[in-house]
Amino acid sequence: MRERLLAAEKVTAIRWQSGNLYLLDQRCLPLEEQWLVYDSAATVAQAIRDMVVRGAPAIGITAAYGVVLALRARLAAGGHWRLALDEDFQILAASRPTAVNLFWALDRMRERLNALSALPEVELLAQMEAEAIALHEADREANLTMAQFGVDLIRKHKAGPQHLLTHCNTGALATGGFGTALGVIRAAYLEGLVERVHADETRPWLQGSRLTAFELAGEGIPVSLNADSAAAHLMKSGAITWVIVGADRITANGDVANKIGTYQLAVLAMHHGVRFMVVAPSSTIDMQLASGDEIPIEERAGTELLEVHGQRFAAEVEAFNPVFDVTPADLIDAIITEKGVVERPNAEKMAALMSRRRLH
Ligand SMILES: CSC[C@H]1O[C@H](OP(=O)(O)O)[C@H](O)[C@@H]1O
Repeated sequence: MRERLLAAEKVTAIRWQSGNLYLLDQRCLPLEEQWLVYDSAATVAQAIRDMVVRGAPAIGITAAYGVVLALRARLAAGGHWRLALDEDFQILAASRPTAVNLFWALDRMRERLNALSALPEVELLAQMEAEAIALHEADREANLTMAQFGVDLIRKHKAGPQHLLTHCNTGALATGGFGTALGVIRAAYLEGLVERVHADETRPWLQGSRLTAFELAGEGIPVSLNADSAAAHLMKSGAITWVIVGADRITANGDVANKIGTYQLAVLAMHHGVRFMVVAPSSTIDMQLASGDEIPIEERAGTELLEVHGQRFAAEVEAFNPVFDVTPADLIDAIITEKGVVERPNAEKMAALMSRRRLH
């Protein structure tokens, strides 16, 4: 499985080359593939806020590289660089509020910085660059591990080709490579378990129609795009065996914050006897929050609803644009992480999962 996934890899969102950070501008996909280069925490934070790069794990990885860029600039400027670097951490942390991977990555980089603080500056910078690269690689490895767990779970319930539904984009464009939910779907296809993938367009930002369809079509995986509002009709038909989604933050009781529209998919899946799988690395699990009620939900500009490519098409009205919602644990059949699978998640099972050492 691992080798076949590696061989199938075609898309990446983040490149660190010769000390420079390159991001594929996902605002332009699928019509244009444009790479942008970044050299500071402020521009990296703006790229996250503007969704040049998006997707919980990808945001964390990008922020980690943003810390390296900031450290290099602060060391070059000399003086009390640690105080100035604290400002850079804050700028990166303020870029988007919901995906806990951002804060997990910044905490990991800060812990590493503190542990290495006695090193000469050149060595310190080299070690911090290595840490960001290791974080990136660990995310790819986690996705390869989760892909196997997901395939095993799908096959446990039904062998043979089947119809899967997914929401938003959880692929290589949202992670360090291969994807979380889309990584499971890619692997399921390679294992002959996919008749067709049904991708919600995922309004208003259209991660499904612009990114998921782009990734899957690019690999010859059968995919149909559907309006978000067609998901109920699809599940009612009895065709769908699994809804498979990613996550931006999972709390200690197993509640899941994910792209807006995920909660209604979970309710529909429960009603129609469709299984519901969440796939996310353990860097998405926030054990500091007892339940999903505490997760900060990002609201973005109303223009994302009222305009297309800057062209207004709606009437002059207010817009309500929360871009995440929370699915309660009791609507979830399984949460898949690189540490293992939690079926019918609850607080006790999540605590047991998080007590296991990380596989990578
Ligand atoms: C692999 S998790 C991706 C996760 O992030 C997406 O949100 P956004 O595109 O706004 O960053 C969505 O919630 C996905 O499930």
